Amino acid sequence: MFFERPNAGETAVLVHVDFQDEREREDPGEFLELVRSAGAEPATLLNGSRSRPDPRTFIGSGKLEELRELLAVHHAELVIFNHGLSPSQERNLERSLKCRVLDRTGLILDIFAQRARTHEGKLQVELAQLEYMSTRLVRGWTHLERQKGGIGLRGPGETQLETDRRLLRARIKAIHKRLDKVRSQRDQNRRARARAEIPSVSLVGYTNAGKSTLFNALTESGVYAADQLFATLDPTLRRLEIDDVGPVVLADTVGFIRHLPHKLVEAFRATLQEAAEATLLVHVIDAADPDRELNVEQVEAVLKEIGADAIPCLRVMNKIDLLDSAPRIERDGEGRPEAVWLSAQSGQGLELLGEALSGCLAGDVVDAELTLAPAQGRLRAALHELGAVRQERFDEHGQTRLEIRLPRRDFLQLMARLGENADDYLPPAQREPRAEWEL
Ligand SMILES: Nc1nc2c(ncn2[C@@H]2O[C@H](COP(=O)(O)OP(=O)(O)OP(=O)(O)O)[C@@H](O)[C@H]2O)c(=O)[nH]1
Ligand SMILES: [Mg+2]
Repeated sequence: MFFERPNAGETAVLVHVDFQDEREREDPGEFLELVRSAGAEPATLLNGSRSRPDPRTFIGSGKLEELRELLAVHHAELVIFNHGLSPSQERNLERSLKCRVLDRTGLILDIFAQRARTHEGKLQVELAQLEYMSTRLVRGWTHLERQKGGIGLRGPGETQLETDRRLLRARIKAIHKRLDKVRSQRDQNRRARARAEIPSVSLVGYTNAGKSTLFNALTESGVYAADQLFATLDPTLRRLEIDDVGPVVLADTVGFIRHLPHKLVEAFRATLQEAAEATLLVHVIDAADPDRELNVEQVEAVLKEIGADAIPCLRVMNKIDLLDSAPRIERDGEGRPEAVWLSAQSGQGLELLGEALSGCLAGDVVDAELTLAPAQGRLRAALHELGAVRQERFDEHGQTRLEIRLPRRDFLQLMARLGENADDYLPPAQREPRAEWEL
């Protein structure tokens, strides 16, 4: 609503400063991608280099003059910085240049706003935008004042600034309330899925790695039957059937990016909650990106931040069509799939991913036929109680044959409780030593 976006095709002059400090450094190539994603038309890039930002205008006075000239030459009305600006730097720049100035946070917020598809995502972005704006809402030429409707907005005896502040606070409060409602609904859905013991798989990864392409390929390909069950819940959640595993819920998530402003990480924590509570993470990596290792580190840092670093993770090395490498699965010493090389776009290796997923998930679930003697009524009853029995037959020797499926952890707990040895009941394939996280 209040927030100003670059209009589609709006001509912008870009400013990028190289800092000596490694931690401050941003990538100009990625900056261009971000600007294009926002829909602005980059006219030219002004490069600078400083040891630290100028406290008043971020860049020095010489660069500021250069910037002024570039704006005139290119008839641009927008300046975008590849860095975070303080509200006062942004204001000083706007006053001095007489044009709009957007910083890196504002730019990323804008892209998020364009991308948000779900009701919750949209609310989150709007909240982050409003909070970002409220730090910039000071007397002077603010974004909000330039957009004010005027008539009808001004209360008696209030300055425009007070009116703006009041509107902003009311809006923020309203969004919080709506978000609480959406979230409790989603928590309920997640709990229902957990009760139904449906494993959940979250696609995570650096922005542009190909998560959504993979998501679509998986949910549309003939191998996996997309189900509409959760379609109303959130368009980025789908049910898939995976061989030997059964139904799983697949989630697409928001892409990660370097120097994601902390406020934004905060805003998206709830969306990423889906990833934080997944049974398995699929980390999608653009294998053809020269910065691939850096991006992987970034994603792992965010996963740690949201408390998802202990969840088992399968890597997808995507875009092998650009590398001319063959699809394959990489496994660890115990034969557990670690990485799958594929192309989400061409479909090469997609079936290997299906295999790897069932390798990762099937281990999590005990899927077996047990043969029980009549004396083992307690075990039989307990399995029924857990809802683990899929089929039951009696053979001619008076034995019961039970087809069961349940999480391995539950099975092991049950067997321990009854003083039974789980391996006595399981087929050899399901007996192999389990990784620590499963026990
Ligand atoms: N060559 C090639 N391009 C791919 C492949 N997979 C995805 N892409 C392209 O990579 C770009 C990004 O793909 P997306 O699926 O939108 O990536 P994403 O990870 O969902 O990105 P965000 O939602 O921004 O985080 C698109 O232009 C895709 O067409 C692939 O296997 N090969
Ligand atoms: Mg995506």
